[in-house]
Amino acid sequence: MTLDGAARLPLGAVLRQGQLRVALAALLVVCTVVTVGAAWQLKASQLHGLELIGRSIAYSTEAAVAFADDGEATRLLAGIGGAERLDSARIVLGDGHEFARYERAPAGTLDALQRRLSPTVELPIVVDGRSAGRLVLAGDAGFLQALLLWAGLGLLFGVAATALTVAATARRQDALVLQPLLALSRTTRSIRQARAFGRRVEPVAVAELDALAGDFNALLDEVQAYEAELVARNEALRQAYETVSQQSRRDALTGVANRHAFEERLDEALSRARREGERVGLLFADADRFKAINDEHGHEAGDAVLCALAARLSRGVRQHDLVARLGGDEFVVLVAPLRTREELEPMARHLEALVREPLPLPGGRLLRPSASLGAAVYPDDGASAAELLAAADRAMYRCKQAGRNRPAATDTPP
Ligand SMILES: Nc1nc2c(ncn2[C@@H]2O[C@H](COP(=O)(O)OP(=O)(O)OP(=O)(O)O)[C@@H](O)[C@H]2O)c(=O)[nH]1
Repeated sequence: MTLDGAARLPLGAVLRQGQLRVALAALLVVCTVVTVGAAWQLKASQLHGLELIGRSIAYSTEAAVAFADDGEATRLLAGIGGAERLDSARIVLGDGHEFARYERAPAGTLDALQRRLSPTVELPIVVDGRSAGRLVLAGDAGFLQALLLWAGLGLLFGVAATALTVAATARRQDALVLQPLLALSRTTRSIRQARAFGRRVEPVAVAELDALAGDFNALLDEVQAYEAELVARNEALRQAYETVSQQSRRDALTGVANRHAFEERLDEALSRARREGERVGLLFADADRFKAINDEHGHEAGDAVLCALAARLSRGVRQHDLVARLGGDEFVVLVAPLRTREELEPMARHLEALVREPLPLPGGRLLRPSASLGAAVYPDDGASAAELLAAADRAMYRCKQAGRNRPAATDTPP
């Protein structure tokens, strides 16, 4: 059976129709059996009564037959037939001649029809010990009319009682079966739409439906637990991603931004500067004679100097500027936005001064680190990130050549 596209039947209607059919079929069977049985029983007792009446008539008309007095015979038939409400009574002689007859006039079409069903008996009329003819009686079938009337009334009352019973049963089924099923359906739909896996179905009175509700709630428990686990896993993954993402943008030794993060921010700053007509400043700082620090004080001391440089540079810039380590002892400071290129020089001097502050080394010795700084400004010294970086690098290199630890220089004089 395929149900694709077919209209779905409401459960309440299906149950009610089923009950109505069963109840009406049972009612029809009961009515038919009772009516047929009663008719058969009534007919049997009427036949018995007819026989008794027949004997009485045969006895009463024996003399009239013996004396061939058909008038007296007819009078007797009419008297007894009328009193006993017979349909007809006839005396037929041995040669087939109808000797006397009584017939009740039919009281309408129904009565005429009923006569076809009237029970009949035949009794011999004996005169002087010899059969002189036969008495044929037809009883009144009016009982059938009464019987059918009662059967009809019984059927009518039966149908009314069935309808009331079915309605009452339907109400009970509605409360016990249909409403819990509808509630289950409503809850399922609302859970699906709102993804509210915390909702639960109420317990119900019918055992099987209650078991279904229990299983459904248990399933929701599992879905809820699974969802919570997924949320927790997602959060852990998000945090891990966040950490990895942060780490991938940080320099592992000094904690400032790495080259990758710096290049991203520089591109963003240049795009914005192109759009808004702003300037971007870049300071390139390279530690002076750092190799000697490593050689004299060890690699660990060199690392400490690099960390101190990163921290001092970070301390010396504005909140929205960016300090990054490009690698080795090379650092850059992205100054964006920059209102005038003149702003760069005091910033560079301030940074140089910070860098030169004495730095205690492990072992108690004091170091005075220094760095050579070169500055470049967009758009004056370069139109792209690479050009700007190269210009700042060149400026830093000139500073180194000028004897290191000298004031910052730019490609183009301010
Ligand atoms: N301790 C330490 N040293 C590093 C690290 N990365 C690079 N270096 C060293 O830093 C030194 C960089 O030296 P250079 O910049 O070439 O030269 P310099 O001695 O600073 O001389 P100038 O720059 O000309 O003043 C090299 O000896 C590298 O081995 C690091 O992460 N830690």
